[in-house]
Amino acid sequence: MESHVMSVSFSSLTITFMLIFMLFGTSITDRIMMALVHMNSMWAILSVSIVAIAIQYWQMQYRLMPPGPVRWPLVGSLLSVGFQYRHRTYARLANKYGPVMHFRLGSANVIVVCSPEVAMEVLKTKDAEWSSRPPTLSGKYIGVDFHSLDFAPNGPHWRHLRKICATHIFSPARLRAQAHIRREEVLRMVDHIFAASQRSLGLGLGLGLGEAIDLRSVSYSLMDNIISRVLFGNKYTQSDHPIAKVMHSFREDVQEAMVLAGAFAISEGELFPALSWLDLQGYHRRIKRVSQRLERVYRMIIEDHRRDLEQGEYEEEEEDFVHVLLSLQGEDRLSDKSLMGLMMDVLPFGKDVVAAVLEFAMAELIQNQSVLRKLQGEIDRVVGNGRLVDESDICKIPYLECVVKEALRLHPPAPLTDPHYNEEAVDLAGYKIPPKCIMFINIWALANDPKWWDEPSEFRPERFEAAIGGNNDFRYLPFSAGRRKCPAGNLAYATMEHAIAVLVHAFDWSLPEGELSINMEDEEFGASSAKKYPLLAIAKPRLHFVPFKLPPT
Ligand code: HEM
Repeated sequence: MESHVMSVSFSSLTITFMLIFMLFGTSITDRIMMALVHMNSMWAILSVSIVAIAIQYWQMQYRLMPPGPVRWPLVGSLLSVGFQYRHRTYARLANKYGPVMHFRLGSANVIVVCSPEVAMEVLKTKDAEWSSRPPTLSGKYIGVDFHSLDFAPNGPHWRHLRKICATHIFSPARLRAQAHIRREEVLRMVDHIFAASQRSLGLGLGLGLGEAIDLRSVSYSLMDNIISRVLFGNKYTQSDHPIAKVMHSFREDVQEAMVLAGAFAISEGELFPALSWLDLQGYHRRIKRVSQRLERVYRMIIEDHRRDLEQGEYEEEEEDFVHVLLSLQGEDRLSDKSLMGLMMDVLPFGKDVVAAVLEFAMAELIQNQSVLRKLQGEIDRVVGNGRLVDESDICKIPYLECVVKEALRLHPPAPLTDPHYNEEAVDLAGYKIPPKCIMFINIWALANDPKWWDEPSEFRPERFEAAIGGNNDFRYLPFSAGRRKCPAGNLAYATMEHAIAVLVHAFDWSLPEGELSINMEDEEFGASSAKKYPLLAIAKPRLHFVPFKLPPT
């Protein structure tokens, strides 16, 4: 114990000198050294000791917390973590500090978990203690004053929204009722790719290659169309509708909101509350302005749907989420703020997250042609080549599920869970965690650790032919687990599986001439972690299908 205290004092003294050196440069350090050497400045010794004791005290308050990199006064562990690729940085630091780590990010205590056992403790055994959300600026502005499901703290409001989502929004019956929307939009996507490939082949450049298809824009428009139709129907695509006129800028605002919410899961104002009034990066100002613009359009959509309901102006099969939510009665009834919050949950998060996985999955299939061929063979066996694969065929193609699961393992669009939060003190893995800590489970690290996965960096869907990811398997959590688990897993799987099946059934895919490989490592962050560079690929039709005749949107 004594030697521990001595070593803490020694390291505090060293840290103090380093701090003084960093803050004031060599001249003051020299002067202090001179003063110490000549023993004629007791003040220097006294002040250095006071700072050393203060730092020692600062470090001692964390003695029962999990280990982590040095927490410097003011900046805490920020220098070791940074803002980019945090899931990878945390995974690397776990090799040094262990699977449960504590970081001081400004004034916030952040705990990061990289072990399946402790993830289970957080998301299962102590799920109730950890199922709140921190009071962040994104929750206030993007989360419509904490009314959205994603940002709502644990409590009656959040429980109410979860129930509404389970019974009315993401229920199996609702999923079936919207199958025609997904089918039509997937066909529209194939139609678009088919036309593009014919057009470029028709140009007769003599290369036998079609023009490169931008699979990023294909995936994002597919998801944009599906999620918009599911959420508020398709009448806002008609250019004479007043809401159609603001849709373009609305989409840009949604995108900006996601960047603001995602880029700093905890913004600088939250890291250093004392400095928040300065708003050095303009974050507060931007997030406030964008949320006001979004709210204005959400209100227009709600009013328009209210009019539809009053005038009975929609067909039952065109009933969208906003109609459903506005029709709720009795204790299920929602305020306009909650409705706006739910729109915010579904629109940007829903479309970006699924589109990001689609793009990564196609990139892996193009890079791993043997897997692509195997999947095409499985689909041909069930469907043949006279028609396109349909959502109802998917349960007969188990290898497709393995492909999607493997893409989610290598490229989880949410590599860290959303921030969990404990209102009360809680014990975790033998450590004492004080109240109001932010908790992230490192989903990416759990799914990519060689301790639990054979050659984790390989894209090998066959590993999912064995049972992985059951209720007690906390190595694989792309949708997280427990009370805060993603409520839209069924919708996400149905959409991803159908889209991938159709893309590989209808086309052969290869890289554009001269490109040898795809950069999978570089990612960018918004609502989700996505491929940094858009995926360009050549599509060659492989079926004898009749081009589709779809109604114009
Ligand atoms: C591949 C697709 C998706 C993946 C991998 C995914 C993953 C996740 C993850 C990891 C969380 C955080 C859970 C936690 O904090 O512990 C989450 C939460 C959430 N997701 Fe998803 N998600 C996907 C698609 C969707 C879609 C399509 C929607 C909506 C249409 C959606 C809506 C939500 C909502 C509302 C929450 C917050 C739940 C709550 O706080 O109670 N997600 N998702």
